[in-house]
Order: sequence, then structure tokens, then C-alpha cells
Amino acid sequence: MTIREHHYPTREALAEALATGVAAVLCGGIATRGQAVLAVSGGSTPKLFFRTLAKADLDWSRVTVCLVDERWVPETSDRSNTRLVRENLLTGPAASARLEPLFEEGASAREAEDEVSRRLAALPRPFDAVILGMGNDGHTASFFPGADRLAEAIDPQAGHRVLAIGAPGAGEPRITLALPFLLEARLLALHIEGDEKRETLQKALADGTVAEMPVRSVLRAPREEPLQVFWAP
Ligand SMILES: O=C(O)[C@H](O)[C@@H](O)[C@H](O)[C@H](O)COP(=O)(O)O
Repeated sequence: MTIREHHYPTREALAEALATGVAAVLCGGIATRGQAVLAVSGGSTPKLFFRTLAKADLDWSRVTVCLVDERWVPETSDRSNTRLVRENLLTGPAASARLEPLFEEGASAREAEDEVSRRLAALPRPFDAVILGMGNDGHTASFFPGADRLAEAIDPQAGHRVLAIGAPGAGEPRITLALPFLLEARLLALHIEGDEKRETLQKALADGTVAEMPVRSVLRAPREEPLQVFWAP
């Protein structure tokens, strides 16, 4: 896939630009099919982007937000990506968006997989926008090096929408959208910040295996539309 890099002098400028781009895509989805779906990543990077996007002037009641991946912890945990989205994105005008969480109380990630998959099946496809993050170990979504179900998660033939996944570097068990589902998105973006992540991306773009740096499964995927990389120092 073609990679288009957008560099900004500050994280604030990046957040403004990414929020403007995502809001435009969501407006387009609402205009053409009456609703829009946005899948976002968790972790520490997206907070400022979420707070900026939350102020966008669009009909949020027609937007569904879901996560690219989730750590299998309840929303009371400060590791919960759902909590991060609720507290930073679903605020102000965006509070009227619908949240489709990946977590199910009282079940393991593996037990909840079918039910979460059924809930996701009810969402319009392709998603309007998918915003990925990346770790310095070369993971994106919950496609971690050494993950127990990495092959299934990135295999277009496996037929998963979502799957439970575990890896030594992942902390708690996780659930992640599968690669083919992510690749369908109208806007596919990778949001990274700092010199270390820029170097990680350069390394991922060079030769090497997908198992070693699973973000390569995205970078090397056959997709006509480019991957939009947003970076700031
Ligand atoms: O739940 C998560 O951990 C993610 O969705 C994950 O894929 C994230 O995007 C990267 O780990 C980057 O995380 P940071 O922004 O914290 O560096």
C-alpha cells in the first residue's frame, strides 16, 4: 500500500489536522449513508486528538465509535480503552455519539468473541475511518510480536471480524479487530508521535518479517487507498 506521511511541528497541530480530516470523512459518511462509523485506537497517544475531534461540528448522533482493540479490563480500570474514549472523545458535542464497546463484563475475551463479533456485524461497512496506533515493539491494534493468534488476526481467509488475542508484551488479554476489517476503511490512518516511533516506522518499512513487526501486515497490505501517517515530534 502507498504510505503518505504528514508531519506537523507540534502535537497540537497534528491533533487539529487529524481531527479536521476525520470529521470531514464522518460528515461524508453521514451525507451518503445517513450514519458514520469511526474505529479508534487506545493507548496514550490519541488523547489530544480525541479532545480536539470531540469539538467538531457534525451530527454526532449519527456516529458510532468503536475501538480497534481493547485490553480485557473493566471500565473502572485506567487501562480501559473504552474509558479513555468515554472520557476524552464522547464529551461536548460528541457526547451524543453511540459507543460500541469491545468489552463484555463477566466473560473472558475468548468467551465474548462471538457476541462482540455479532454486535460489530450490525455496523455499516466499510467503516468510514480507522485510526491505528503503533508501539515501539512494532505492534499495531493488538497484533503483537509473539501473539498467540497473530496469524489468524491478519489472515484475510480466516474470516474473523474480531478475535481474542494474547501476547507476552500485551499486558492483559486483549480483543482486536481483524486486519481485513481494518483495511476496508475509507480513511485508514496511523497516528504516531515522537522520534522513537518515527524510527520504528522506518524500520518497519524496511525488510524483515511480519512476525517480527506485525505493523508490517498493514504497511504491506494490498490496498488501493493509501495509509495516511500522521506524525509530530
Ligand atoms: O490498546 C492499545 O494499546 C492500542 O490500541 C495499541 O495498539 C496502541 O495504539 C499502541 O500500543 C500505541 O500506544 P501508545 O499510544 O500508548 O504508545
